[in-house]
Amino acid sequence: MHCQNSEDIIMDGYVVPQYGTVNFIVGDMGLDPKVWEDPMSFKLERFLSDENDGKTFDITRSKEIKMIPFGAGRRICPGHALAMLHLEYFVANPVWSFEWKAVDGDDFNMEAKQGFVVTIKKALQANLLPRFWRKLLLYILIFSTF
Ligand code: HEM
Repeated sequence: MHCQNSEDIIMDGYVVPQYGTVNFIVGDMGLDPKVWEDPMSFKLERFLSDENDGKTFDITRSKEIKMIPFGAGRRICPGHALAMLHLEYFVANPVWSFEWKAVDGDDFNMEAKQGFVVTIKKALQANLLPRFWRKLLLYILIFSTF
């Protein structure tokens, strides 16, 4: 993402001239320990907003600029609502439909491989068990006992 300023400014000791472009990496902001506690831990609850008893999350960050996968302000991604639906139906649902277990002996490693896009260095080997079949097996087991 990038932003442009309407006048000369000094940012963190650097002069940014008027209409200069500042590029910043949102991914790095997500790993900043000054912003996020224990940034490398998988803690989904960190994204919950304080509003509504901490039961919602604010993806557009209208109050503070902290988690901004779609940018913020007037140049925010206009497709963010559509993107969220896609993510729910084509990423979250398929992931959630399976129980994931690392293959025995596979050490889970989050080390990153740099490239045009950042990928995982060592592919995760996982066994997937459809949650639906687990439930079905459970029902068969329960009803077969009667
Ligand atoms: C997971 C999916 C997506 C992500 C993470 C994403 C993220 C972003 C980000 C970070 C920006 C830059 C915002 C800024 O400069 O402040 C952007 C801009 C934009 N996005 Fe997306 N986007 C996604 C999906 C989509 C979709 C589905 C559409 C259209 C259907 C879309 C259309 C656009 C357009 C037109 C802009 C330029 C807006 C402008 O410069 O005024 N994006 N997006």
